[in-house]
Amino acid sequence: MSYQQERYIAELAVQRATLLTQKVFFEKAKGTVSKDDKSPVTIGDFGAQALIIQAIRKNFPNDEIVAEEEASSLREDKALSAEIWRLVQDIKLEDAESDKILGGPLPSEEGMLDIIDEGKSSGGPKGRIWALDPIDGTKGFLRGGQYAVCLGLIVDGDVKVGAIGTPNLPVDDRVAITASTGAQQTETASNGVLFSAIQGEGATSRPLSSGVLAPSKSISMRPVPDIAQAVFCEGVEAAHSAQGDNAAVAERLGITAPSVRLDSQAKYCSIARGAGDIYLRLPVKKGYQEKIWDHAAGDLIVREAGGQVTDIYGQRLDFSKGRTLAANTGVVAAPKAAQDQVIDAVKVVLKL
Ligand SMILES: Nc1ncnc2c1ncn2[C@@H]1O[C@H](COP(=O)(O)OS(=O)(=O)O)[C@@H](OP(=O)(O)O)[C@H]1O
Ligand SMILES: [Mg+2]
Repeated sequence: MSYQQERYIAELAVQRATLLTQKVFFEKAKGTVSKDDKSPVTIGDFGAQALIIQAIRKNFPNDEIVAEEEASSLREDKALSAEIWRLVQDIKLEDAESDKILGGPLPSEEGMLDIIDEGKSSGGPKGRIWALDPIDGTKGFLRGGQYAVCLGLIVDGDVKVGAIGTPNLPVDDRVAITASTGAQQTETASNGVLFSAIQGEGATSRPLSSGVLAPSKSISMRPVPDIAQAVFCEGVEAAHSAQGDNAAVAERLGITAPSVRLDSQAKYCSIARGAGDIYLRLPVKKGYQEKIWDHAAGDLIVREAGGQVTDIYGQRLDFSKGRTLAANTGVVAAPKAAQDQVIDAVKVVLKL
């Protein structure tokens, strides 16, 4: 079956959610609170999750959703809940027809909290499951850097559709990006890209807009005839991936250029469009399990752009196990032809 309709809704829903996240991005106060695991969450995360789940519920009412946030803290913090409700009500696509397709305005503040809580599926090997990260790279979002709004559709454990909005990536594929790219941005039209892919049908990008979807073009990874010339990306936060091990792998491959550090799945998107070649995310904390919403959409977009995405042993990421991947998975992504070479270096460095 073709997933054209799912991709269309995913792209439109992500596009609308980025209108909200960018509004928060340019505000000084982002309504930041700390979650139980000490990671930050903002009014942008909650608002974007509400808008995207509403769109999925309207169009695919029987599907399950695995999403990062839940509303329990908002039910206790009435002021925060009211602030998100105020924010969400103002967000709509300029094209009224497109906005209607996504379900139009949310019903009420209480209804918004219930919608946020519809992302509690436990995931698993069977059925249609949407994996949603309303703001991936929340720390980058707060720092004024890169972040991504990410949505993937997993069917029977396989990622079929992926859509990622990166409001702070340059529209032009050739513009060099750095971790601070977002910080230097003003609200201009030169930034904001929407990436998407359907399994077996390739990957595309288009500028983010505030109305209907802009025309798309197909994207692909660049060939790497000499791996020593490759550019590798990694996370900004040292607590999220082992930057020392990443550097040791690059050194073994003969790469001398410094890494490009970016928050979020913007890393997957960057290499998929050829603005970088390799993404290394070697595990830092023993036992840490990556969340499926942090990888589903990016995994498909890179593979459809001609890349390979695996764990540190060279095995494809397994999205059929629930809300997380296996422990100590890490991520290694590279052009297909170079992947074995990168994995060999990873195995030597990590003594696997
Ligand atoms: N210890 C550890 N190991 C691996 N991954 C972790 C860890 N802690 C958190 N996270 C998740 O990392 C998500 C952000 O990843 P990034 O690639 O943006 O990291 S980085 O900030 O650029 O380094 C981030 O996603 P968001 O919460 O959506 O921002 C976390 O889910
Ligand atoms: Mg998040």
